[in-house]
Amino acid sequence: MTYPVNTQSLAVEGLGISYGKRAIITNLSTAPFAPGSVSALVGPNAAGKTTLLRGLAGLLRAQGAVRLGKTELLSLSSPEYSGIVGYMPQSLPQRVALTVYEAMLTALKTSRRAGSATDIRRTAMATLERLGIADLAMRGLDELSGGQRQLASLAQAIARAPAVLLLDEPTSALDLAHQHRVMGTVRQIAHERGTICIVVLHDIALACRWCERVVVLSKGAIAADGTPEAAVTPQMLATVYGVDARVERCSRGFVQVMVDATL
Ligand SMILES: Nc1ncnc2c1ncn2[C@@H]1O[C@H](COP(=O)(O)OP(=O)(O)OP(=O)(O)O)[C@@H](O)[C@H]1O
Repeated sequence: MTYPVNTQSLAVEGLGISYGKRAIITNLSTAPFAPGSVSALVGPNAAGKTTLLRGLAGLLRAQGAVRLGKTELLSLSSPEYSGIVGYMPQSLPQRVALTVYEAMLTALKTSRRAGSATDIRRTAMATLERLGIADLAMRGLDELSGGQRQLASLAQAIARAPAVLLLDEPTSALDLAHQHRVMGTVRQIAHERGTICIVVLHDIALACRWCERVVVLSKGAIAADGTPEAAVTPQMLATVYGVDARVERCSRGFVQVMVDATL
């Protein structure tokens, strides 16, 4: 199965999201997210990361504009929206009576790029292989460990090949090797398909290792946004996270954070 390559940027302008009368995100605008890029969305607990991601995924009512190229996403119907924007939630359903392979077929059949039955089967297995979980194909989703379920859910999101892929803490249940394998795979997919990937992460070192852009959200507003070097600074870590930390580069040039104390 070949994938059309996305060449359009994602623009977010004047975004507002509330739960009832409680505004969580107010008038939020960002620099455009480029096709083929991986951006980390980081920030303290309750900063509004999941709310922002769900708003961008069309799952919460939002004011403002979210545009992919010239397409205004917020005015699309939900099947149209989910064909363009893929979303992997932070918490996954516990009781699903499907095997991993059946869940992959279901995800692919409802995707815009479904293709023939042979294509769907091939894509399902190729995606599971890519994430190193082909051996789980015939296992029930409700029999998997937390980390295995997270990988199976990620496989479904990736297989649908959306133009925009929004991942809410996709590595939170994974061991060290799987965290890096997943982030490496997300980056490869972004480069191959032109996918715009936005990934909520709590691990700032992981964000700086794999993402070209780090967007820091604090109290529903953007506190920093740029390359890892530009966004992750001792000053940002003090004001946003309340920690006294050093930011240094390792011998390979990646940003490392060492926390000396909480403030
Ligand atoms: N369904 C909801 N109804 C009302 N308030 C909500 C709802 N979901 C989240 N909130 C509130 O919105 C704020 C932002 O929550 P959100 O889940 O977006 O934060 P987050 O940055 O993803 O946090 P975490 O890192 O802890 O997952 C919090 O104050 C939370 O209590």
